[in-house]
Amino acid sequence: MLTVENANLHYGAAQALRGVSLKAEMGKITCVLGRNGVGKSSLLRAVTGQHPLSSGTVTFNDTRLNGLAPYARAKQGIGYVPQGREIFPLLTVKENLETGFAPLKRRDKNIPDDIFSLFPVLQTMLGRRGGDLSGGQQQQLAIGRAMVTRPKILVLDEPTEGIQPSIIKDIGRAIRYLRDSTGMAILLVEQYLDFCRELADYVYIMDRGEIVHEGLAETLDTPEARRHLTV
Ligand SMILES: Nc1ncnc2c1ncn2[C@@H]1O[C@H](COP(=O)(O)OP(=O)(O)OP(=O)(O)O)[C@@H](O)[C@H]1O
Repeated sequence: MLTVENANLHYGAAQALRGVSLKAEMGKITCVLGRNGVGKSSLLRAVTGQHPLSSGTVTFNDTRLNGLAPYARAKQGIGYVPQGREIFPLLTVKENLETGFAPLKRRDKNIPDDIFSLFPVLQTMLGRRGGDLSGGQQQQLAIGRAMVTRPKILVLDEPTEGIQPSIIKDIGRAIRYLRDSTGMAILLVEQYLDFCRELADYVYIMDRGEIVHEGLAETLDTPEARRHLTV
């Protein structure tokens, strides 16, 4: 399980996270909802090691992650699908997937077949450049690339952003499959309430750097959730 405790994060004098605590359990989908600029990406940067915490802790299965570089966290089993996908535009789809080999032992350096069962379009486009794919295809590629690293927890930053509804469905199905088939933990941040409510087991709502509401997805109080998401 991933645990964030009392996390504070600053950009210079500006504070983006204020005493954030949350858990993402194995075999569960945990969703952090919030409007633009409330600190969702900052939270994921703190989890993946892209930005240090000013105070507080990030722990994964009893290993304290504070101070570990992003590649060391990838080796611990943290897979990251960043906002905007960050596909390498001049590398082919196959080469983009192979960048996920970096944290793996030699015997594990292969592309698992289930990536292509989940996202058949990636197989048909293996030789195409990443930059030639549509936004939705790039999102599938970014999830595939993270799956190559054999993560124990998959961390996704707004996977539905700028994606058409049919591909949002495919992505939701893939995330559910990963939870159910591997028992991995999934932590995703989103602005899209309905996607979270359908997909998540547990939901946190963030506002201005703080967790302001939390609960099981099925008991999410929709008017209150919407209030935090629209104010
Ligand atoms: N590199 C940075 N330098 C300074 N301020 C930053 C930086 N990155 C983010 N911020 C500020 O920190 C706050 C939280 O930003 P963050 O990106 O975590 O929010 P978010 O909820 O992920 O929003 P979005 O949906 O727009 O990505 C915002 O006020 C933002 O302007």
